[in-house]
Amino acid sequence: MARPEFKPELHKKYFRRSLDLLPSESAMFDYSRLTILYFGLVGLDILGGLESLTDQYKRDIVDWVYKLQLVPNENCPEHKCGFMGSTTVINLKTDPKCDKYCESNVAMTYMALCILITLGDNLSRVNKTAVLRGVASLQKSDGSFRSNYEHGESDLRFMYCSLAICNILNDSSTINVNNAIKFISNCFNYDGAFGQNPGTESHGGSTYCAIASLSLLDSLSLVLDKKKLKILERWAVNRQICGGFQGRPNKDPDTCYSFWLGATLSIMGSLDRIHKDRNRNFVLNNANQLTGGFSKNMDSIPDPMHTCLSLCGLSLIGDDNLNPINPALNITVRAANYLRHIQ
Ligand SMILES: CC(C)=CCC/C(C)=C/CC/C(C)=C/COP(=O)(O)OP(=O)(O)O
Ligand SMILES: [Zn+2]
Repeated sequence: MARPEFKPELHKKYFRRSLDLLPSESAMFDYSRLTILYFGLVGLDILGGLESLTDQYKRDIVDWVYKLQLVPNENCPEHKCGFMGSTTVINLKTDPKCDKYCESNVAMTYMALCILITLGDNLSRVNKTAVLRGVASLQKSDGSFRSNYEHGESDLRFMYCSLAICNILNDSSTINVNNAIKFISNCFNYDGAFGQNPGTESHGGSTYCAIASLSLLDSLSLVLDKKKLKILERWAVNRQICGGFQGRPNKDPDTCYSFWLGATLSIMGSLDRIHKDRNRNFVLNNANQLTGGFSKNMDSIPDPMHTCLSLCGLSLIGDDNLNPINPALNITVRAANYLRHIQ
């Protein structure tokens, strides 16, 4: 079969469109507008397309992102911290303790920080003390993190976001790192991969969160000895089916797992164990050659998340046209280097 064509300019246009204008069906997802910005800007950065944005356009985005930052006050000092997903969520509900509805969460805060770094902002307007105190207040006694003050749910996704926030802000002193590592270790299953919580099914997404978290803490070898690393590598490599990657056994492949599992293997130094060409073909076959963008599979339409993560996956396996990414932070190497420079 002929190798599908890769059209970087078309994908840049897809992201430019999704940054400026979305179909009306997207209105219901307005509470998480920030995620579209995150995937669009990281995706454009991988494509080398950030230069097409004017300085004023970038400044406007940075100012909008800072508007999503909650300011702590004495009524609710802890949960008024971090970033919300959109300006429109403010008036959705009135919390008796707050003058505004506090819908910040660690995923939005992580993405907000990534957007700011990607656009060259030096994070000087981030209320670091409040953000770090807020993240610490979400850590439970078992070491896990909740997503925000309002919701009880805790799993490895919010562990990863919390640790990435601490890594970006260069301060893990407010959280209990040992307990976090213990929790991650408890999510390791007999089959060689990680579930979202102890005793839950192994999954590519949660496995990425575990490995990226441990990598950010420089603690991979604390949880995974040689034997465990070997079975994890085997589990991850075996998720490649029909060229692409599935999230767990007996499921269909989906382009986003070329990132979740590709990044996991990249962090472990084991990417050479996969069939890169077949993976590249799978991902490229899910590109829309008319509108640009990538979908999760042949039966779906493109979306910003799968487009960004497809490009991340292609970048990891070494596509010459794409800028390299930092697999643990999921921003470009360029942006990660800039971050170390401003820290
Ligand atoms: C930092 C952060 C937010 C990380 C998220 C990591 C994560 C859990 C990724 C997986 C996302 C995904 C495609 C879920 C679908 O589950 P499904 O059960 O519908 O799909 P499946 O059939 O492919 O398993
Ligand atoms: Zn997916």
